[in-house]
Amino acid sequence: MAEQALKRVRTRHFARAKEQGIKITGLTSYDVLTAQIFDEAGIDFLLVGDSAGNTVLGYDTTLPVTVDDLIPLTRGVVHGVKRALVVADMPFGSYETGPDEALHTAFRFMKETGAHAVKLEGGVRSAEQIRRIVAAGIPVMGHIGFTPQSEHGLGGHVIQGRGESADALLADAKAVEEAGAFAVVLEMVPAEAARRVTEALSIPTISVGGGPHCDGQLVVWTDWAGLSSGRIPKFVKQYADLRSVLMDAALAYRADVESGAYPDADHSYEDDTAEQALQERAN
Ligand SMILES: Nc1nc(=O)c2c([nH]1)NC[C@@H]1CN(c3ccc(C(=O)N[C@@H](CCC(=O)O)C(=O)O)cc3)CN21
Ligand SMILES: CC(C)C(=O)C(=O)O
Ligand SMILES: [Mg+2]
Repeated sequence: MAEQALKRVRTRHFARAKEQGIKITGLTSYDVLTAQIFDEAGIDFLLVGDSAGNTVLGYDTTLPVTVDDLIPLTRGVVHGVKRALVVADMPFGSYETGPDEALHTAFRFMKETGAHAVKLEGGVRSAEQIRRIVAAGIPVMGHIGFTPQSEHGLGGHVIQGRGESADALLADAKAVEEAGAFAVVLEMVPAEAARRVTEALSIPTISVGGGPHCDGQLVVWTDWAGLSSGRIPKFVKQYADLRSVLMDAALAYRADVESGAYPDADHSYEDDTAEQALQERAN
């Protein structure tokens, strides 16, 4: 939405952006330092994704991630933002049994982290959960198409909404909108199916591998910054090469320590009482 002057991004600004044809930008974040940078850059929302399972905790999937894992990470992100809207991702096993469980989990994120909204996976199957959370005054972001928490049920990282299943995707999108969500993520769906959903909904669609016709875009920041190891999804465009930046720094540091070049006098303390007096006055 790019209005850096906005004091704080609110869910109403998502609706306004769609009406005005202004794109919405999002990145994941899992800590205060990246949250500060992305917020200062004017990114509209930060998702504390259960992708932390992959990017922070080293798991192969998001399935083992718990609410207790994500709460301290979400708190860190909330502390880093002044403007961006922070969305807490509800992990696998924290909302599926029904609206009561879903609301309980949403309350935990809102009370214990200061997040501004929650996200959960599923369209028709999660509509009652979304409805209950929204009724309690908590904004919900939906997530349909490829839903990583159902990776085993879906048979891998499979593109959703191809061919005849485009109708099911649209039904999921309508269910999420009707339940009161303020936006919906479309993950790994063909661009034309995403266009159809985007035109059919009044709430903004957020692409994660959903092509160019959505109302906004989201990406896992460690993939986007070239920090992730191993394969990254085809839909990710890499904007930096942090892995090689940090590798070069670690190699140079190691060489300096091993050779004795670091630490040197400039990075050491002297037993100097005059300098100490100056420092105490400064403190
Ligand atoms: N680091 C990271 N990036 C993500 O985008 C991400 C996560 N973690 N964790 C949660 C989910 C899982 N997602 C994924 C994971 C892998 C593919 C992937 O490998 N896609 C392949 C095609 C499918 C395949 O052959 O497995 C691709 O080339 O796009 C896609 C989405 C998206 N999310
Ligand atoms: C990939 C996005 C949509 C997500 O759910 C996450 O980062 O956990
Ligand atoms: Mg997620």
